[in-house]
Amino acid sequence: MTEPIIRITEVTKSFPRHHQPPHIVLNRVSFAVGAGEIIGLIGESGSGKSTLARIIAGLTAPDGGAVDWPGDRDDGGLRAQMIFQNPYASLYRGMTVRELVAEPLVIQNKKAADRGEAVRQALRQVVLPDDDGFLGRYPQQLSGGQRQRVAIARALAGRPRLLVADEPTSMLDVPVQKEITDLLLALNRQTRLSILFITHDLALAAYACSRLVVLAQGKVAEEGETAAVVSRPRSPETAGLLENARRLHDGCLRLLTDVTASHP
Ligand SMILES: Nc1ncnc2c1ncn2[C@@H]1O[C@H](COP(=O)(O)OP(=O)(O)OP(=O)(O)O)[C@@H](O)[C@H]1O
Repeated sequence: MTEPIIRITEVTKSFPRHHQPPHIVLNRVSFAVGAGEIIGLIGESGSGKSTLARIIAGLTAPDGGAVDWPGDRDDGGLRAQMIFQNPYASLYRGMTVRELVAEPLVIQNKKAADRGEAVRQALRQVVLPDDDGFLGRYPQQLSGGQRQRVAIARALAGRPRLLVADEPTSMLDVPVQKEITDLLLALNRQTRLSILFITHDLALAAYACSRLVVLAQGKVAEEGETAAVVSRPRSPETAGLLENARRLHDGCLRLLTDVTASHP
């Protein structure tokens, strides 16, 4: 791993329950993300992935442990920006593409004059048109893939150190899933954007990520290079995710074999 840009140490989170002890959703979770790395956070539904994503993005406070950003730089960029599973819900219908992508710039008090070019640049980065016609469109006038690209452009406009992508493709049609995953890969390769790629789909994570962290019942069950995790799972939860992935994707075995070969 390269120099870490974020270090998560012993993070714990519980939620209160009626007439029951609190539900421990994250139990002393630790791992780091290296600069320029695309790392997969995988786990079954309910394993705590989204809660951890929200803690990293500063949307939820942990009960214990620490989230550190070593080498924080004071360049006005944000630490983390998030994209969500559902681009239909995450983009407010009453705002145009221009307004949506400019949101982080408004939060950062960027002058209106500077926002225009930054918005256009972010749209070009996600391979969307940057003309006035497109900038004036509303989310409901876009396809699912275009909406997720707008959500990514909005995240990029905040110049984050880490992009937290929480199941970014699971609501999209299969060809669009690959398009969006490939876009994230291209951004990672071209700009060294660090990405935490969250999914329940081990095959997709293995396709995109060089390293994987497996979360099970709020704990790190396994962490390692993708090839090692995929070819020699060390936890029953990883073996279960592998089995699900094989069922989920026809020909997945081939994809996983390819992945093993491509991440020696
Ligand atoms: N605000 C909350 N209040 C109470 N319980 C919560 C809250 N947020 C999450 N939980 C519970 O925490 C557990 C983990 O949820 P979380 O969304 O983090 O898991 P996940 O791995 O992302 O699952 P999924 O893929 O289904 O979103 C679940 O049992 C969920 O019901």
